[in-house]
Amino acid sequence: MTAQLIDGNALSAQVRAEVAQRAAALTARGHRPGLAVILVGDNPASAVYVRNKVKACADAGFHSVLEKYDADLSEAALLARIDALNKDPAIHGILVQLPLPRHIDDHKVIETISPAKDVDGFHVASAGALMVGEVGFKACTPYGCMKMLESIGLKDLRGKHAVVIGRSNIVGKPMAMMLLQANATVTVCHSGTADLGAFTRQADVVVAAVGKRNVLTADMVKPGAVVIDVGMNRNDEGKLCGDVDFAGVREVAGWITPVPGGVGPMTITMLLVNTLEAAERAAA
Ligand SMILES: NC(=O)C1=CN([C@@H]2O[C@H](COP(=O)(O)OP(=O)(O)OC[C@H]3O[C@@H](n4cnc5c(N)ncnc54)[C@H](OP(=O)(O)O)[C@@H]3O)[C@@H](O)[C@H]2O)C=CC1
Ligand SMILES: Nc1nc(=O)c2c([nH]1)NC[C@@H]1CN(c3ccc(C(=O)N[C@@H](CCC(=O)O)C(=O)O)cc3)C=[N+]21
Repeated sequence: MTAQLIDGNALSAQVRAEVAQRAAALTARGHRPGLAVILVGDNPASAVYVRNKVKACADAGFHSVLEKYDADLSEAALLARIDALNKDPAIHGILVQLPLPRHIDDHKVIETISPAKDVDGFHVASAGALMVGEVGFKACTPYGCMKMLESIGLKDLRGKHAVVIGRSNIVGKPMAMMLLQANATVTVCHSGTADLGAFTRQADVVVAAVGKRNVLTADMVKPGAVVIDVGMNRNDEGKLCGDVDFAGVREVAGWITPVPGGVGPMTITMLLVNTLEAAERAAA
């Protein structure tokens, strides 16, 4: 059996077309959605992602501003910029690209963003809202993974066992909460898990969010399972690859997301969805 692909580019195109329509309607009423992206330093990967985000905004008809700063920008100066953007009525979403230079405390930066403009969903208020089932911005990467599951008919995961590999605040933990909210039985694995395969082999849905190649191999997957690959790594030839041994796992899984063309584009799509919602709320 060869797994079917969950195509993140195709699903993104569909969702982004709807976003563009809603954005046009808001713009016609004088409330064009606006996103501010802040990039500090010269991490080359960050520069690529940030450019993709700004381009996606333009394609959807959003207003967007990209603010680039040298790596030696002071924490105080960054917090002051965020404060100004919090008050700027043309800006509905604020994204500070991570990682930040070491002398800047990411926690402080994220908590300075107004929860109403926290389109990354990283603020403690957004994380708390997800935890207790209240309205708030959902972290874009796990939100995109949930959309991908929905696209193959798995909106409700009642009776399914989902295994998340990774427990970061920006991917693993919110992923587990969203799966739980969708009624899955959820197991979270991490670097302290003794026998990862023993868990993943029981999973109907596996989400790999580790940042290491070949964390999930064919022998660790139940036949027919859904495999979502969040990882972004480079192989020996410098090519982008995920955490999953794609060639092996696709022969066992029922569904699989590719890298590139899977979760990455969906992350940007959900950033647009969140920014549009922020603008719609501000206009209401
Ligand atoms: N496609 C996209 O849009 C995005 C992709 N990414 C990618 O996803 C990956 C994960 O990102 P992020 O969550 O930020 O990364 P972190 O490094 O913050 O977290 C990695 C997690 O993996 C766990 N881990 C490490 N080694 C193992 C192992 N051998 N077995 C099981 N678990 C392990 C860690 O455990 P512990 O907690 O014990 O240290 C940790 O919880 C990266 O490749 C990143 O580039 C991230 C964001 C968006
Ligand atoms: N504040 C903040 N918010 C983030 O959402 C955030 C962040 N910081 N820091 C880094 C991670 C990573 N991330 C990606 C987004 C899109 C792709 C993406 O579009 N990937 C394409 C390929 C891109 C390429 O060719 O390199 C794909 O998978 O097809 C990848 C990774 C968002 N992140």
